[in-house]
Amino acid sequence: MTAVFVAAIAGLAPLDVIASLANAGTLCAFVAVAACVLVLRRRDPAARRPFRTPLAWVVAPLAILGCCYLFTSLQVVTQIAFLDRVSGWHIGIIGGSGLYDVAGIEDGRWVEVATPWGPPSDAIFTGRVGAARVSFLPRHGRGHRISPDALNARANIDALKRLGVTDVLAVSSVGSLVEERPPGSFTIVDQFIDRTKGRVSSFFGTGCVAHVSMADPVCPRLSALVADAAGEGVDRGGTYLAMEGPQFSTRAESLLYRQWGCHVIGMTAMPEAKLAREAELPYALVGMVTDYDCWREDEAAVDVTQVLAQLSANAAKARSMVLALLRGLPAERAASPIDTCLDAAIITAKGARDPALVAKLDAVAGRALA
Ligand SMILES: CSC[C@H]1O[C@H](OP(=O)(O)O)[C@H](O)[C@@H]1O
Ligand SMILES: Nc1ncnc2[nH]cnc12
Repeated sequence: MTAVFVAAIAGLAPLDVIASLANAGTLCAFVAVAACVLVLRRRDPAARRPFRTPLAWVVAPLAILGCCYLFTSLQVVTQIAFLDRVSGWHIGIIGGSGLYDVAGIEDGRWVEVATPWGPPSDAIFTGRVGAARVSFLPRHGRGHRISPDALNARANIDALKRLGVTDVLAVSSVGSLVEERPPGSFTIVDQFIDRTKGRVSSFFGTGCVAHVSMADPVCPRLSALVADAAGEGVDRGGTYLAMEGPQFSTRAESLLYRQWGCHVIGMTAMPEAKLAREAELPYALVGMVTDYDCWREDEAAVDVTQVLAQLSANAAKARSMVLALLRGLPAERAASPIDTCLDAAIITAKGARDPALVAKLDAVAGRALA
């Protein structure tokens, strides 16, 4: 039984993951052995001892301390994977303008995660709510340091995946393009039109080409769960126009997006949603409406003061929504088709792949490239 279990892990998991988990396991085994030496000295002082252990009361505690120290020097990602009691859910939350922290996370701590794509926007606050693990990343960094056009979305998604996140809930401030979605309302986005320019929008490229489907760009399961958690004032479904920014739109653009049938507008969900799909992460987006952009005749156009005035009310509602979502998750996470979407997307033959790019893809596509 053990052999079958170990063979299955060895055959399916990436080598570096196995190596680091083996390190963690070995250190724990050493701690157990050292503790047992002391327990046996107490319980059975007369036992026959074919191996000599000089100065056991010094050596064993030192061994325990040394192994604990070595454990803390393993990558945080490894420690979390090893110690986790899992329900299967690990929700990554990307907090947009106004949402720089979330409430109610137990055993939380900020961890720095390095990625092959550069640094993410900030450290990630990781902890748990009940049986679910949760990791929170402020999209623009704490203090809102990073402009939407300069976000390193690849690093942000990679870092969440590297930490073991299974599903991503993104929260964004948006302008409304329709009368019926006033400031204060939330839209559970289900479609996008991408008008961003020149942003790096794929983990893949020459040396390892992949074409994931974006026909249905959000995860219906997570979107439904978050819509239920949000309560009143929620519109289920809506098209998000992703603009380049950082300037707001012209009136002509705003009117054009209305004609295109868009419901809300923002500057950050693309390429984030595309990258989440490439990393096989089910993604849902809640747009918190702060303003009516600039399409309404005889009304002042959106500005940051107006957005900020609405933000704190929206953020309080978003915090309750996130907590309700985490507390209401089904006990076990059933597999999603998005978990394995790269199986039908990678086109470059094994022998033709660029090893350097494949190495960079270890976290986001390690499963599919193994
Ligand atoms: C502060 S208004 C413009 C700013 O707010 C939105 O950010 P996020 O999507 O991260 O909430 C919008 O996309 C712009 O970046
Ligand atoms: N009107 C707007 N346009 C783009 N991004 C926004 N974020 C909040 N309001 C916005």
